[in-house]
Amino acid sequence: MRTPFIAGNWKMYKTPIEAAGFVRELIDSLKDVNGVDVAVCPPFPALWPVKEALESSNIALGAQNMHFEKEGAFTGEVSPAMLQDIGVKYVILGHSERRAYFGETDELINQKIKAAFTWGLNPILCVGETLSEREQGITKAVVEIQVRKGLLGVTPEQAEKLTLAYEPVWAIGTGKTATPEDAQEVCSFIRETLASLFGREVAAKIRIQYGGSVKPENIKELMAEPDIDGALVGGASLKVDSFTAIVKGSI
Ligand SMILES: O=C(CO)COP(=O)(O)O
Repeated sequence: MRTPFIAGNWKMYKTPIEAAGFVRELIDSLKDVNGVDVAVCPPFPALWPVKEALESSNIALGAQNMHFEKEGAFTGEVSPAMLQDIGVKYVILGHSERRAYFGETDELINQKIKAAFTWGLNPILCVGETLSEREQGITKAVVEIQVRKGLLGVTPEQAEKLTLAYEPVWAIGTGKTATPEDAQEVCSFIRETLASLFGREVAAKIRIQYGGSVKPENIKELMAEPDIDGALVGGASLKVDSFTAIVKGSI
């Protein structure tokens, strides 16, 4: 079956020096934990020192965004080739903060997804509805469009390397978690959508994370749901104790 997958999205927190010190503590705290894939996704300047600190640990390195071109005159951007060169394994794409604050569209996110596969990076595609979309009863329609447009042109072989993260926007950083039943309903719907795109066998292999105020107190009930395979953790991934408790609670 699917191995649980817990990823920490640090957002714009931790300097490179803080980040390296943090992961050294995290490695120690997680050293006896098996049966779960763990990744940390620091900001770009911290990727290299974190990669060095992670060496010979089983914690993987992820990035939070990237451009889709290999290189070029794109001031301020970071390319998939650069991430690959550092040894990044996962890249978060389409996070709701990128969509809301930086104008990322499904079309742009789709270009990034395809570039990630080209460069051997495993994308974590984030989808999720806003509060007003949930209140209008259009959650599934919104999420279906994000999944279908985000994955346009992706092959079933590539899709096996994909992770989906269902992150209801209203649950991010608010302390309000979706109920396990509500999260399961959308995650199961996402898997149906993936099955219609890539076939049932491939869809059954793709991990779907829940994200939005995940904490040590709610990880177990979320993981008990059949279509929730892990978590994309924001705030609670910034402290060794809470992130460790979430990782341990996921297995
Ligand atoms: O956006 C998130 C992870 O990508 C979730 O953030 P919080 O866990 O802080 O709600």
